[in-house]
Amino acid sequence: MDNGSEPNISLLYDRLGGRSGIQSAVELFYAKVKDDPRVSHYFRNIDFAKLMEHQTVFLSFATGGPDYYTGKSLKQSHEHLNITSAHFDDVLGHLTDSLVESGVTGSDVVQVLALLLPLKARLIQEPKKQ
Ligand code: HEM
Repeated sequence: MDNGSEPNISLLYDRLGGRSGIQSAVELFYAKVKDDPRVSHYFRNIDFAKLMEHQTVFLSFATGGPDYYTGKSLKQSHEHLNITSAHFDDVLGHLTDSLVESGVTGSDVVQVLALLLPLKARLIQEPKKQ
C-alpha cells in the first residue's frame, strides 16, 4: 500500500505515447483519409497543418493529457460538411487502423473509440425520417 497520493493507474494519454505519439498517429490518420476517395472530398481546401494540430490537441485533451482544447465546438466545425453515418464510420476506421499501426494495444484502441463514438450524433447530418 502506498501513501495514496497518486493513483497507481496510467493515463490513456501516456499509453498512446503522449503528445508526440498522438501526433504521429494523427499524421498517419489524415494521410489515409486524404487517400480514400470515399471521404477525401470533405477535406478539399483544408489547411491540414492547422487541422492536425487541432486534432492532436483534441485527442490529447480527450485522453487525459495536459492540453486544453479551446477550438470551435465539434458541432460548429462539422455541421456545414453534411457528414453521413457511413462516412463517419469510414473515417473512424482510418483512425482505428492508424492507432493499431502506431502500436497502440487493442484495448486502448477500444478506449479511444469509446470516447469518440458518442460524438457521432453531433457530427452527422442524416436526412430526417418521415
Ligand atoms: C469523432 C470523430 C471526429 C472528431 C473528434 C473530429 C475532430 C475535429 C477537430 C478537433 C477539428 C478541428 C476544428 C477546428 O479547427 O476548429 C475537425 C475539423 C474537421 N473535421 Fe473532424 N472530427 C471527427 C470526425 C470527422 C469526420 C467523420 C469527418 C468527415 C467525414 C471530419 C471532417 C472534418 C473537416 C473537413 C474538418 C475541417 C473543417 C474546417 O476547417 O472547416 N471530421 N474535426
